[in-house]
This record gives sequence, C-alpha cells and structure tokens, in this order.
Amino acid sequence: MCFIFLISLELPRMKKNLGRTGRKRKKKDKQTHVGTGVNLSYRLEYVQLRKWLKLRGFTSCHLLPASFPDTGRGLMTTKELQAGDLIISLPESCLLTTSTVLKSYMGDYIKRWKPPVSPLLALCVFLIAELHFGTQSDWKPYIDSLPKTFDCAAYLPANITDLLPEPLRGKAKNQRVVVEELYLSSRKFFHSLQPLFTEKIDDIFTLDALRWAWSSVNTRTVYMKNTQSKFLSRDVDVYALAPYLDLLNHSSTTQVTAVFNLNTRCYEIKAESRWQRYEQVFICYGPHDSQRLLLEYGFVLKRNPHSVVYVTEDVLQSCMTNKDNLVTQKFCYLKENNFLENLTFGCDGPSWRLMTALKLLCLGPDDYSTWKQVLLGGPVSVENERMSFRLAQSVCNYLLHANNKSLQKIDLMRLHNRGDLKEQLDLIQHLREEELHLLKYSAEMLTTQ
Ligand SMILES: C[S@@+](CC[C@H](N)C(=O)[O-])C[C@H]1O[C@@H](n2cnc3c(N)ncnc32)[C@H](O)[C@@H]1O
Repeated sequence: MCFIFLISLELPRMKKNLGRTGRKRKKKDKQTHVGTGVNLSYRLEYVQLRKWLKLRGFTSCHLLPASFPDTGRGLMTTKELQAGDLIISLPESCLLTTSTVLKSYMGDYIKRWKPPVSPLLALCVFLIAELHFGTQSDWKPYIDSLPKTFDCAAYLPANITDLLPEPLRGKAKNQRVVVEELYLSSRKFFHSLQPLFTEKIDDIFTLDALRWAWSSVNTRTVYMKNTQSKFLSRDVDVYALAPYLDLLNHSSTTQVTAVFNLNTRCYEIKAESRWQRYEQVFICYGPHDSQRLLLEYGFVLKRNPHSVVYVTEDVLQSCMTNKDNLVTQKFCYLKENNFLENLTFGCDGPSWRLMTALKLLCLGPDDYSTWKQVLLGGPVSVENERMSFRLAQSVCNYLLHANNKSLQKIDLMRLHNRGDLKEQLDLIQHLREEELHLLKYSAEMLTTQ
C-alpha cells in the first residue's frame, strides 16, 4: 500500500490572504509535495519553541518540523539548499552544555559535591529539574519538544532484549545496567539538591526520570568539546543539547559539516550536497551499522550500507566440529591479536577479518609456525582455503537459523501481546530481516566459490 502525504504549508505567521498568484503557488506547492512530510510547525509546542529560540537569537526560518512516513518527526527545508549553504546556525545562547548547568541555580550544588559529578550526570540532573519545574522552567519550550520515551536499549524490556542478536544483546543489557548503576551511585548527590525543591527528591529524581534524561543526552546531543571544568569529573565533556537542531534525523548517505564556529559563536551545519525544497534534511550521526543505531538511538535504517552481521566467539566455538588439540590456544591467539572482534558478514559476504580468523582456526596441528603469517594475510594451502570456506558456510547457516528462530519468536510474541510492544518488536524484526538478507547473500556467495 502506498500512503501519499501532502504537506499543508500553513506557517504560523503566513498572511491569510495570499492573492491569486499566492493561491496558485500554494496549490502547486501542495501538488509537488507528494511523498514528503506533514508540516507540524503550526502546533503550539513548535510555535513556542521558535519564539523562545528567537528571543535567544535564532533567526533561520527555512527549516520546519514535519512528520515523515519513514522516519517520524524531522526537519523539512522550505527552500532549496546547495552544497556550502548553511542548513542551520544555532547561537551559543540556545545550547545546553555543562557550562549552562554550572552557571544555573544548580551550579553551586554541583561545585560543592565531592567527588565531582560527571558532565553527563550534570546535564541529566538539569534536564530532570527543568522537567519538574514545568511552566516555571526557563527551558520549558525545549523540554516540551523532547520525546517522552525512547527506543534505545536502556528502554528495552528484558524479553525484547533477549530477541536481539549478539553482541548487541550483551551491550543492550549493559546499557540498562549502566543507567541503573548511575542512579544508585548518584542518590546521595540527588539528595544534596533537596533545598532547590519543595517536593521530596526521591519523587523527582527517580530511575525512570534518569533513564529519560540519560537517553535524551545520549540520543540528541551534538559533539562539542567544552572546556574541562575543575568542578566536574575528568570524563570527556563533549555534549551539547541543541534545541531544534536536534530534530534532524540521520541518513547514512548524507554529508554535512557540523562545527561550533568560534567567530559567529554559533553551532553551524553546512550542506555538502543539494536538498530540494520540501525535502527532509538529514545529517549523518556517523557510519553506524544497524546494531549500533538500535543500541544508541533506537532505530534501524532500511538499506543501511554499513550493516553487518557479527560473528562472536561463542558462534565460532559452536560451529567448530573438527576441534583439534590446539583449539583453545588458537582462540587465545586470536584474542591476543584482537582478532575475535569485528568478524562480520556484510553486503559483500564474509569480511577479510572473518575469513582470516577462520583460516587460522582451520590450520593443521603442524602449521603452528604459520599462525602469525596467516593473520598478516599470508598464503594458505588449498586444503586450508577449502576448510575455511566450509567453516564460513557453517557459521553462516548457524546465524541464518538463529535469525529465523528469533523471527518466529517475534511472531509468537505479537500473537500473545496486546500491541503494547509493537514498536519494539517491529524494530527487532527489521534488524533480524536485514541480517537474514545479508546472510542469505553470503550463503549464496559461499556456495559459488
Ligand atoms: C536527534 S533525534 C532526531 C529527531 C527525532 N526524530 C525527534 O523527533 O525528536 C534522534 C532520534 O531520532 C530518531 N531517528 C533519527 N534518524 C532516524 C531515521 N533515519 N529513521 C528513524 N528514526 C530516526 C531516533 O529515534 C533517534 O534516537
């Protein structure tokens, strides 16, 4: 089925009476915006956000919040952009960094606390406090624009995390633990903030609130090297929450330059390619594969050129049927040489690293002296080549089977679930189907070798 989206370009300050030419242009605009987003800029929350940003010096007006069929909320350009054009320029006064927090009502409390809190925690407590202050908050329009919940790993329930492939499953569990541990280790510090609030601290700084703030920072900040403050821990301080700019979605094929301009004192993003009028403008969060996008941002891209299927040590161990006496040493050797990570099947089949690790695992007991050469890409015997291909096939089949099993479980969970896990199940289904696609391609490749 094909959904056709028409945008309604009713800008908040647009004159009602457009005149004949205006009406004609508007009609033409509507006709040419098929397939793009639904304009959201008339909604009160965005009107207030723009007003608030304007008071802080933000002037650009060609980017509108809109809802897009594939990506959800994002930003749409109302003018054509050429390579070199500024996509957005956000004044420093609109950015929320640790320096904003240290200068705020909370600053003295943070400065007094020993051992110093991390830059990440400083941002989180500020977000939680501003959320709590509601209409009294100076940052209300921004807080209102933040999602209420996230799909990154910290939000995935255990039964959903279990459906993930490794190593993502382990990393997702770890992300939850990181937030829980941060909560437990910060409770005394939270209590030191009590004089700032009339309500009980435990009711404000809850684990859920920290999970929300942590996810806001982790999924939405731009990279900006801040001056290391002596009042904060030595952890890197490279986060800036950038209102409005943080509505830009990710595309793996987009090229932009993003930098804090020391002359204009604005965070600027420049186009490196062309955008047509009314297109969604994207930035690139980095050359991330789907596992990383899901872990850190809570989404999966269709046709992600960076996507791979990871092969873990456990999978290799399970597929080794001809275990020789040296198998334990071989795995140790691979580990010592950093050859047990990033072993993948990608869009062009098994990676060089994977095939090299498999060649080493398939060496005979008399080939001990060649281990180093093999890892350096040296030649192997025809027999070793044949055995490592066969092992690659076994690994590929093993992962195909694991993916199919996980997809069956997803179907079952949909049947027994009233739809409240739909989004998360969709997400994992996308990931698993993408893996299946890469593995099927690899399996075909390996049979034709
Ligand atoms: C910096 S925000 C971008 C704006 C966000 N869509 C919003 O409505 O607030 C990053 C989040 O946007 C979503 N996102 C970014 N790029 C996406 C894409 N290509 N497809 C789907 N969701 C995407 C993910 O939820 C991610 O955590």
